[in-house]
Amino acid sequence: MRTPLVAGNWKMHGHLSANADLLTALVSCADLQTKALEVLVCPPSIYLAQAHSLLAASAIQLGAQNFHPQNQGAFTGEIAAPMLQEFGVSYALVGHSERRSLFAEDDTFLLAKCQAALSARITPILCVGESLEEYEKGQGLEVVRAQVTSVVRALNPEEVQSLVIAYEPVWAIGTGLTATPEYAQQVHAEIRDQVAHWSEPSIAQQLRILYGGSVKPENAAALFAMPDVDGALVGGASLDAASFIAICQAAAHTS
Ligand SMILES: O=C[C@H](O)COP(=O)(O)O
Repeated sequence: MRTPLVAGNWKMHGHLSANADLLTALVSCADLQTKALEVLVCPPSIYLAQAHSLLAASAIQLGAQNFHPQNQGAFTGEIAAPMLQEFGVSYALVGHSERRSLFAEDDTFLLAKCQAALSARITPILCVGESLEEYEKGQGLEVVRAQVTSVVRALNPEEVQSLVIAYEPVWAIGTGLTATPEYAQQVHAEIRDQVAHWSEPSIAQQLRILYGGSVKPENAAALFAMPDVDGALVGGASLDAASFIAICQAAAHTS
């Protein structure tokens, strides 16, 4: 019912020749050009034009890691959602824990980013997740619930329908630690309940909820087997073509 989505977040990695090698490998893999799966790469902004050109004949989609909520203005160094749209960007990350913690992006700012993306016909991937300290105190569900609520309750049903949510426990990002499939399922089910509560149950049923945090070929299939895990937001493993392809294949086979 929900088409799985696997998104590769390259973070601040890449250079022209390595990007070309990676994208060429992805484009030439037939398993990534299937209707059973959506595949997305999110390179650093300066490489979006390169990726747009290399992905032109492919079903692989292009995502942005960041943008500013205003459409234009005196915001030196920033990029606006309509600019991303001109380069074929169809998804954008919003609220990644690195943006929340390193760049102090709060819930109000993240809601404005979601609204700006939606206005530019770009699907926001709203990232939520608890810190290690919050996890250890048993506050994971409460934190995630609040992060989801702050955005979803302010959007109308059509907007929520165009949203993707990614659950990324901060303690699992880049650490090699992964949430167990059962814990991920518990949080994803809670996210879906929250969306149903603040929006509409039918919209919540259609919403794709991705898991992120040390997803690798070895753990992907078990995560994707969970009923509310609809794909992955992959960091480190998305920089290696063979690993990213294996994760995509696992998503296609377990959907
Ligand atoms: O956006 C991706 C996440 O931060 C996960 O990164 P990771 O797969 O390197 O843990």
